[in-house]
Amino acid sequence: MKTQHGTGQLPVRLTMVGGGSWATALVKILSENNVTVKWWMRSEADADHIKRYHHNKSYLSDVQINTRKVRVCTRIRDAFRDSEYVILAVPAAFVADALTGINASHFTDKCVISAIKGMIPGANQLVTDWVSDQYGVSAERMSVIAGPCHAEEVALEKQSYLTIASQDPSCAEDVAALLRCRFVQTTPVDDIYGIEYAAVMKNIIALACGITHGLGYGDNFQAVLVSNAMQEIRRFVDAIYPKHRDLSGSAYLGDLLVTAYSPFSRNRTFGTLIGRGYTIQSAQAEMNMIAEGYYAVKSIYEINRRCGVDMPIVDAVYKILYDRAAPTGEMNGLKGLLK
Ligand SMILES: NC(=O)C1=CN([C@@H]2O[C@H](COP(=O)(O)OP(=O)(O)OC[C@H]3O[C@@H](n4cnc5c(N)ncnc54)[C@H](O)[C@@H]3O)[C@@H](O)[C@H]2O)C=CC1
Ligand SMILES: O=C(CO)COP(=O)(O)O
Repeated sequence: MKTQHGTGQLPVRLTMVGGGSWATALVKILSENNVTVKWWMRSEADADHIKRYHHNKSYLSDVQINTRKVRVCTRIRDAFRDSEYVILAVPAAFVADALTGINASHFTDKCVISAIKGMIPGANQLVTDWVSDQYGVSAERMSVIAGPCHAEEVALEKQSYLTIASQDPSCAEDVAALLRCRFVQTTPVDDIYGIEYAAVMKNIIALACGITHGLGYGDNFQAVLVSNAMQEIRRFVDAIYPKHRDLSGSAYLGDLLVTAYSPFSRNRTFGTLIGRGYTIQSAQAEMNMIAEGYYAVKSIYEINRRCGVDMPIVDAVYKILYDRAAPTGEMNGLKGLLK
């Protein structure tokens, strides 16, 4: 892959797709480096506000946006024009909607970076597989951003770590260089599919942690739940994409831990509301943010009908969210299966 990054010449030109928390945090990180960003968001009101007041009023509103380097727009084709990189940072359920009007030709010669930790609903595909099918982007131009990193902590410039995965080592290194800054360390790796699936799975586990928390289970139970979840993730990822990998790395275990224990976690918060007795609609209405695990659990459950991996935690979350099973009963059932 050939890019201008790191040559010390022109700034890298990048398109950011998404106006939520993670997109805002990534724009902040990129602004630390020699990158110009065309930032697409669907909300005209949010875009106008950023142009006038230099911050995103709906997400991470304390983050100052450097509008000399960052141009906000609401027309996706404008955002795609002339850029070398595209970062996808909307929840997976909205990617197709966000890319309305974009076709394969708009992706020509661009590197695509998925910052999404979710599955495309219905297609039940990883985002990189879906982008490759829909727009013909080849594997060596595709990467993912992973690792335990909450947007809220990026906003506060708390020391964070990202893992950049691509099948092409030079692509992973280029993207890692784009995102490395004062408060973010980045590591390039090659296990793109294992990392993508693990990131999807950890959101489902965070839902389970939240549900048990909402039901009144304590830290002792949660520690056992998370340890068993790690084994469940290992079984699934090894079945679907066998490869030698160390799941104790921060892109796997680290991401599971941050989402299972952090008060910033969207998925844990959503699960907690469900455990406390909220309906799905009322839990969604309570949060201004999207819990990817809600969509992902359906995809993973359906994929696993083919794979047949033993995944009692995924099954329990699926039954609670999609079969209207009572959280108390499902977690009681799970209690006997954990070790
Ligand atoms: N927030 C975080 O700390 C991190 C998030 N991620 C991932 O980044 C992705 C984006 O998540 P967040 O920025 O947290 O989302 P968010 O919940 O902060 O923002 C929601 C985003 O979805 C868009 N949206 C909502 N409803 C929509 C609709 N009906 N149609 C089209 N767009 C709609 C909003 O405009 C906004 O861009 C997810 O896959 C998440 O897993 C990954 C790492 C960290
Ligand atoms: O993936 C994330 C942080 O690494 C964000 O997801 P949660 O907000 O659900 O934890």
